[in-house]
Amino acid sequence: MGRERGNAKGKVLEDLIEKAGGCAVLDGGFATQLEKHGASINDPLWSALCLIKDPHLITRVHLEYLEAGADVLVTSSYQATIPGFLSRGLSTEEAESLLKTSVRIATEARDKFWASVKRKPAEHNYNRALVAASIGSYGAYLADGSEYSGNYGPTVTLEKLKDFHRRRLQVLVEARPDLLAFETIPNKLEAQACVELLDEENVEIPSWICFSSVDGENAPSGERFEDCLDIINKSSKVCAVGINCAPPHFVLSLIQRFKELTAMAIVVYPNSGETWDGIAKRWLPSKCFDDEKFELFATKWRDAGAKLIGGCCRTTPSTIRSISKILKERS
Ligand SMILES: C[S+](C)CC[C@H](N)C(=O)O
Ligand SMILES: N[C@@H](CCS)C(=O)O
Ligand SMILES: [Zn+2]
Repeated sequence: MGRERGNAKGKVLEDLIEKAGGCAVLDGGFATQLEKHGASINDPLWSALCLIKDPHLITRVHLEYLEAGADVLVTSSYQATIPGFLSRGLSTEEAESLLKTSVRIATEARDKFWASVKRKPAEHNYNRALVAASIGSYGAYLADGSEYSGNYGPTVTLEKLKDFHRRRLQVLVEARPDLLAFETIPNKLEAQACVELLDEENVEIPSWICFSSVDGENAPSGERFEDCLDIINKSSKVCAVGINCAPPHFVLSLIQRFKELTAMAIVVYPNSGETWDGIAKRWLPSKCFDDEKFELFATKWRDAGAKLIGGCCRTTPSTIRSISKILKERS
């Protein structure tokens, strides 16, 4: 996986990628699948509302993605934040407990699924999945669409972003996930905050940092990926870098660019191609790619050098089944 990482535990990810035949499969849209099962998440907490209201549904979605062939589960903590829970009247203790619950639910689903696979190993071609604790961007918490604009305004400083992320990161680390997944990072300042925080907190769990993109060339803020990746390349704590929740037709050229910019593993999990209206809080019908198209894309992304491939919003277990089938040639 490129140059030796300072973090020896980056090895869990390297091992998984190797076991998966050179390219591991991530899960797909988590909130999307909750909604498919009838969850109502039109709320400032978005999918994290389910941690309060319906944790069993979270288990169900994780199991569906494992069954579809995901080698990595991303937890339900994308929009789970301590201030977000406090503003619902929960105590700090309850908020922190819910964050830990998100890791526990995913880990228990993984363990349950893996135990069932091990009972009939000949019938399956699964790997023991890893659990990646989702850390959504500050923009996700704001719930104003700014994870797709990167525009946090002039009052948001590096220190403020580190303060926002610090306690949640500490709590999630205490819950001992296999990986940390920073998702939909929309600007350079937040990438820097994540990198500095991992160092300051001496985090030993390997991380990936993923950016969104709305023009297919730059971070949503308009800042160049060259500059964003310069910061990430200096980190010994980050094992993989890439793109999530951007349209799939941007991904191939971004993998090619990232290959030139970093020796880290490249991770891509785009959305279906639809666009999020952050004000109306709905997905706008636009260019949307189906599972067959994802199957085609996935081989191209793998051939271009991506090491972790999955789906984000509006993709489903059937998308992941298609990706897994083509990447692992499962029958
Ligand atoms: C990845 S977006 C669709 C998540 C939801 C957004 N942060 C909101 O709360 O509106
Ligand atoms: N892990 C989150 C990312 C949203 S962009 C989800 O799949 O819902
Ligand atoms: Zn998404």
